[in-house]
Amino acid sequence: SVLAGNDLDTVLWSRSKDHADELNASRMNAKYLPGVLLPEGLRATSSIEEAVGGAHAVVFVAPSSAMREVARLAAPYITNETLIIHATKGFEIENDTLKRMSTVIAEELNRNEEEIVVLSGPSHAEEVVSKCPTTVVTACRITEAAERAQDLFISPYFRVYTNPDAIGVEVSGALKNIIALGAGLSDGLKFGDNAKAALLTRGLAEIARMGTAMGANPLTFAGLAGVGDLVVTCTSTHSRNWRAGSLLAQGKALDEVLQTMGMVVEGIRTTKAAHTLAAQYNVEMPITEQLYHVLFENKSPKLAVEALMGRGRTNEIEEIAKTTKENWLL
Ligand SMILES: NC(=O)c1ccc[n+]([C@@H]2O[C@H](COP(=O)([O-])OP(=O)(O)OC[C@H]3O[C@@H](n4cnc5c(N)ncnc54)[C@H](O)[C@@H]3O)[C@@H](O)[C@H]2O)c1
Ligand SMILES: O=P(O)(O)OC[C@H](O)CO
Repeated sequence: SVLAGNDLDTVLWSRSKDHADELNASRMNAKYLPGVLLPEGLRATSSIEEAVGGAHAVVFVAPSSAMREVARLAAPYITNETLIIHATKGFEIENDTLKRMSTVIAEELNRNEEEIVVLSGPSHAEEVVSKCPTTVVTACRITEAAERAQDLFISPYFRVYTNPDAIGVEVSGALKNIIALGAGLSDGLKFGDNAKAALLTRGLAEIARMGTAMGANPLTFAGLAGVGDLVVTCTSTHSRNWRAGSLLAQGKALDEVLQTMGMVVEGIRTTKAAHTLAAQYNVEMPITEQLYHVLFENKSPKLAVEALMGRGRTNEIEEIAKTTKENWLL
């Protein structure tokens, strides 16, 4: 929508021919964005060759679980000159390996991971298609690539910043979904505003700890892809992660919640991924750990909160200082 609105010839790929035909005939995406008329310049196709062949830029935004499959399908039609952007917020979980989306795409396209641009930030699709003012980041180690992506997307209602820290932007986009699940759970259980503010703040602390351990610049977590996306996902009723958390609070089982949602809830797989990453990198992620117990080991949310509140005493400033001293990218 944003690209077509910028008068760029834009093709949307769907694996379903019926869905692509319906989009072209009605100019609406009835299941995912009901009631919204899409820009005239936007075409849909179920042919991946037609969608990406000869394209100046390709934006991958399949759910993380489908990214490798989709990138593999597209690979034969993409050249080394094509600008590759992705906006997916999750990790690949394959047996014991956990990979960021840039790694997965780079492997499938046989490209250098550092050339891939990550587009992220507080950007609920429902508001973007309605042209509500939205701000995002295009992140890439190669400044020229981040700026090429910025040029394509920037518009009067869609402001794009650049950031060289693709790892930080990618990791914060994925991990904030865990905290949003927790915020939905907390709201559903009527734990109150203090609890939610604490979840956001301490959630950001553990996202930053994990991110810097993976090579991110800690300053990224104060930006749009960090605190910006964390705030919107923990507070907006558009958020599928927040909604899934609030349904869990009603006592629904995980499978039932996923069925009710009918859309991707990245935070669930990401909780599993982050639980493993925390052990691999030896990083403390207490909220993620408790959420893991709630989601996958039937721990009651009340006991999980008791465990979080009863942790050993901590000096807040010393702990933040530890995060900022290590692993700077710039
Ligand atoms: N919706 C948002 O507001 C938003 C904003 C920013 C980023 N994201 C991220 O974008 C990614 C996708 O989210 P979404 O909102 O589009 O999810 P969604 O559930 O609304 O839609 C997912 C789409 O992917 C398709 N799909 C699923 N498996 C597929 C496969 N194997 N091959 C091809 N297509 C497949 C589905 O048919 C569906 O059309 C997620 O990582 C999400 O975090 C979403
Ligand atoms: O609906 P969610 O929870 O997947 O969040 C969507 C976007 O990441 C918000 O920026």
